[in-house]
Amino acid sequence: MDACDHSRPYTLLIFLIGRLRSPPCPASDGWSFLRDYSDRATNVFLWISLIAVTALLLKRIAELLLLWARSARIPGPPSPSFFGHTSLVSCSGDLTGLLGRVHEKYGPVVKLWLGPQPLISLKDPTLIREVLKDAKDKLPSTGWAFGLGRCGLFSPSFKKVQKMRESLAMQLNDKLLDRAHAVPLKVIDCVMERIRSTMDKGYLDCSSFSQHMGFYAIGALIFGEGFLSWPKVAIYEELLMMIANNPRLWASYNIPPVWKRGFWRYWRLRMRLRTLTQDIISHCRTGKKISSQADQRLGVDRKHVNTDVDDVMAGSFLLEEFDGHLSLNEEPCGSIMGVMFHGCLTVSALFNDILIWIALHLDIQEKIYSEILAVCNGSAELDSHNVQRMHILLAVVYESARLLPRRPLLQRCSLGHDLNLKTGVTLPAKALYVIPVQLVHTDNIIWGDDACQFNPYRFLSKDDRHTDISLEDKSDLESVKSFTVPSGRNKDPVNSSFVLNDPNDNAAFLPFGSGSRACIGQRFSILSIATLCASLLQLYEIRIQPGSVDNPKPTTNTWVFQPLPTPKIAFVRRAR
Ligand code: HEM
Repeated sequence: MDACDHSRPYTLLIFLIGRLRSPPCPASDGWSFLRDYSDRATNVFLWISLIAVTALLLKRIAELLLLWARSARIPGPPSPSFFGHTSLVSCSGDLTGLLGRVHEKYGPVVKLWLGPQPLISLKDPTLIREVLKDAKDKLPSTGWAFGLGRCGLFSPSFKKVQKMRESLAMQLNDKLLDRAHAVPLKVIDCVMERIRSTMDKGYLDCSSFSQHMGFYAIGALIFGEGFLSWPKVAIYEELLMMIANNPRLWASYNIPPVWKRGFWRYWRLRMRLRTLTQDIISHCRTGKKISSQADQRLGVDRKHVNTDVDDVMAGSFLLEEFDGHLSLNEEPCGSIMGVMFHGCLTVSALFNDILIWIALHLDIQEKIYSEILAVCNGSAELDSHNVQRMHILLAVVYESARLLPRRPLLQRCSLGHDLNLKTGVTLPAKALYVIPVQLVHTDNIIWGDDACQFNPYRFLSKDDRHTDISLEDKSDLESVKSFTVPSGRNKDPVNSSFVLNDPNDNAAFLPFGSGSRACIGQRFSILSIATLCASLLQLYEIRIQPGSVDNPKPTTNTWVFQPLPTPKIAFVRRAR
C-alpha cells in the first residue's frame, strides 16, 4: 500500500490546502494527483453531459409521442414509412395538388406526416378564420431565405413581432393613408417618364416594368421620396432583384452551405445590399435632420403644415418606426430589408397580374377608364380619396390577388397550447398548420362555377340588393358603364349604383393572410396599386403585343391556377 494513500486528497481544494499546510509527500508527487483528478473531472463531465443529452432526447421523444397521439385522431392517409409523407411531398413537387387530393378524400381538416412532425391542413373557411386568429406563431424557418440576419418584423414568435406590427400597421393604415396621396406623385412621374422613354422604342416587358413600379413604390414608402433621387437607386434595384430571384435555393438549407461556391457569391451580394441599405438609411436621416433643423430655425410647426414639403418628408417616418423597435442584438437593416423584399416582390407581382388581366379583358379596361373619368369629373387629380371610389378598379385588384395569391400556403403554429375549434376538433400545439390558399381561392363551392375565371364583378353588389353579381348577371352592370346619377339622393356617381363588398368579410379571401399575423401592408398595397393603375389608364390604353406569348390565356389544372404568361405590353396614348 502507498505510504501516503491515507492522506490522498480527493478534491482540488483539499489538495491545495494540504499543499499549503504541509510539504508534499515524496512517495506521491503532485502531478499524479492532478492527472487522477483530471480523469475524475472528465468522467464526471462526460456523465453529466450524457445524462443531460439523454434527458433532452427522452423529453423530445415524449413530446413527439404525445404530439403523435393527439394528431392521430385527425383524418389523413396512413403514414407509408418512418419518414411519413416526406418523400411524397418532395417527389410530387406540388404540395397544393397533393393537399387537394387528400382533402377530397378525407374532408376539410387533414393530416400528413413530415417525418415525426404532423402537418395539418385546413380547407374550410370558418375553421381557417378561427385558426388564423388563434394560432399566433409561425414555425421557425431557416432564416437563410434572403440571408437577412435576425429580422424582427418577420420573426416566427408572435410575442416578438406584436408591438412592431401594431405600430407599423398604425402608421401604414391610419397616418399614411390619411395623406392625400398614398403613392407620392414623384413615383408616378418617374413611372410615366419610364413609359414615355421606352414606348418610343416599342413594347415593354410586363414583369420588369411591374418590378420597377413595385420597387419605387415600396422604396418611397420606407425611405421617403429622397429614395428616388438617391444616386445608387439603380444598383440597389438590380442587387435586390438578383438576391430575391434566388431565395428558394438558400432557404432550403438549415446551415449555411459554405461548401458551395454559389453561396459565397450570394453572400457577397447580400453584404453589398446591406451596405447600400445602410447608405440609404443615413442618406434619409441626414435629409430629415437638415429639414427639421430648417423647420426649427424658421419656427415651423410641422403638425400645421400641409404642403408639398410635408409630403416629401412624410414617407421616411417609417424609418423612425423601425428605429424605435430595434433591440440591441438585432441587425439594424434586417427588418427594413425584409419589408423591401416582401413589399417589392408582392406589389410588383400583383401589379404585373393586373396589367395582364386588363390587357386580356379590354371591356373591363374600358369600364375602369369610364369609372376614372366619372370619379375625377374632368380633373386630372387622382388623390387617395378618389381612388377609393373606383369600385371596378378595386374589384379588379381583389380579383387578381385572389386568382394568383403570392403565398400559396399560409403556415401557423401554436407554440403554447392546443387549439380547441368550435367544431370540436382539437389541433395539437406545436403541429404545423397550413392553409392551401390556392385551393381555397379556386373552390367552386365558395366562389361559384367560375371560381377559376377572372370575374371582378364577384366583389361588387347592387346597392339596393347587396347580392353578388356573377358573369351571367353582367347586364345588371350596364348602369356602371353609364354612371347615371340618381337625382337628389346621392351625388357620388359610382357609389349610387354599386357597392364594393369588403373582401375581408369573406373568410376564404386570403391573398394577404388573415387573423393575428395577417399582412399589415394590405390596405397600403391595394390603394397604391390602384392609384398607379388609375394613373396609367388615365393616359394610356394597355395592350398585349401580338405574338409576344404563345397562349395569352391563363390555364388551370385540377387544383391550381397556373401562373400568367409574361407578355410584352404596349401603352397606347389615349386621344384627349
Ligand atoms: C400585394 C402586396 C402584398 C401581398 C400580396 C402580401 C401578402 C402577405 C401575406 C400572404 C402575408 C402572410 C400573412 C399570414 O401569414 O397570414 C404577409 C405578411 C406580411 N406582410 Fe405582406 N403582402 C403585401 C405587401 C406588403 C407590404 C407593402 C408590406 C409593408 C409595408 C407588408 C408587410 C407584411 C408583414 C410585416 C408581414 C408579416 C406579418 C407577420 O408575420 O406578423 N406586406 N403579406
